Amino acid sequence: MTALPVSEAGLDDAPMTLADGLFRDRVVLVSGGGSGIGKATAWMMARLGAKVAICGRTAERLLGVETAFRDRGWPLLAQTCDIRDEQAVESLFDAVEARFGLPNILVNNAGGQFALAADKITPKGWRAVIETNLTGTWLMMQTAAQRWIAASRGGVVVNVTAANERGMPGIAHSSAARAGVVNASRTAAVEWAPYGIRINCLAPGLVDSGGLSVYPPEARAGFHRANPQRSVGHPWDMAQIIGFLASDSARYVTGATLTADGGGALWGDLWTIERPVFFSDTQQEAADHVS
Ligand SMILES: CCCCCCCCCCC/C=C/C(=O)SCCNC(=O)CCNC(=O)[C@H](O)C(C)(C)COP(=O)(O)OP(=O)(O)OC[C@H]1O[C@@H](n2cnc3c(N)ncnc32)[C@H](O)[C@@H]1OP(=O)(O)O
Ligand SMILES: NC(=O)C1=CN([C@@H]2O[C@H](COP(=O)(O)OP(=O)(O)OC[C@H]3O[C@@H](n4cnc5c(N)ncnc54)[C@H](OP(=O)(O)O)[C@@H]3O)[C@@H](O)[C@H]2O)C=CC1
Repeated sequence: MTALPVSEAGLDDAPMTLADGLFRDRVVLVSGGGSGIGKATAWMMARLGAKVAICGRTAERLLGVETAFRDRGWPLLAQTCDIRDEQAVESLFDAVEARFGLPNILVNNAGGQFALAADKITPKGWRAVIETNLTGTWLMMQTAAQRWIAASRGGVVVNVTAANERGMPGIAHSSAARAGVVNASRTAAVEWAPYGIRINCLAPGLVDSGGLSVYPPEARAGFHRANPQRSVGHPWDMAQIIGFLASDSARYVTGATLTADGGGALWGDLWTIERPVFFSDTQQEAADHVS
């Protein structure tokens, strides 16, 4: 596959299949917009004319995007917010409304986890990951929907989950949380359809964002081989799919999950922690282990 750029200058020039001005004057809130997939999405939305708001826990990350947007003359609101904190989520939406008006599109991208064997995850660690990826994502989408319903306005949510239909060794907590998001999205897509609200999920496979640096080197070494395309995706690939799902081209799509994983759901073997000898690639090694 063709390499895509990772630098900010690269995001300015990255090839775009979506139409010029597609999101002109739309208000788009991107959680986790200070890095990786969220940052690429914020960039793409701004290139297509949107007024963008981003949030995350780390001020420095947000500041980096703020500076770049200011240099380009693009409107941006950046506010620190832990999506697990309902008060912080309310103030974030208040701030976006005060600056740009009610968002038209919510890209619920913030999330993450730590990789650890399932038998080693502590109750506190389990809760931290569930609260981030399930509760935090829920608080954001429910807050958006409540405001859209109160204003008699429709809106669009794109939830970023993970391609984990077969489960995902090393991240049982996150895998459970993402399955919860997919099902909550299907449920809410029905309940909120009468209000003109669409909700879909993007389930990425491995994407070459800075986020992958938290995985052990022995696991990272196998990432690019874990799907039939034998490669990892780029944040820009994810941004463009998010753009499609958020656009009117997808107006008949709701409650769906679009998997973008280089075919990893069909073929491939991925470990986010060190692969146990039992699952060794070498048949003899594995057989020796079983006997
Ligand atoms: C076959 C092919 C199919 C392809 C399918 C592909 C599917 C891909 C899925 C895998 C790739 C995923 C990639 C990404 O998601 S990239 C994004 C990565 N970025 C992040 O993960 C960053 C965000 N993560 C976090 O912020 C944290 O992990 C956390 C979610 C836990 C939230 O942090 P918080 O600040 O609330 O939590 P603490 O740091 O205070 O920790 C709380 C307790 O959690 C436990 N913990 C935390 N870190 C670890 C660790 N590294 N190891 C073990 N335990 C950990 C611990 O109990 C903490 O409490 P204590 O500090 O008191 O011990
Ligand atoms: N890269 C990959 O291979 C895959 C990624 N994903 C998912 O895609 C999404 C984007 O990840 P990616 O760009 O790769 O990695 P990043 O680590 O770069 O992005 C995660 C973003 O979420 C923010 N975030 C995390 N926790 C919180 C929180 N509690 N409140 C607010 N913001 C938070 C982080 O900012 P901060 O730390 O400053 O809060 C960061 O900007 C995540 O949900 C990730 O799990 C799914 C499958 C594969």
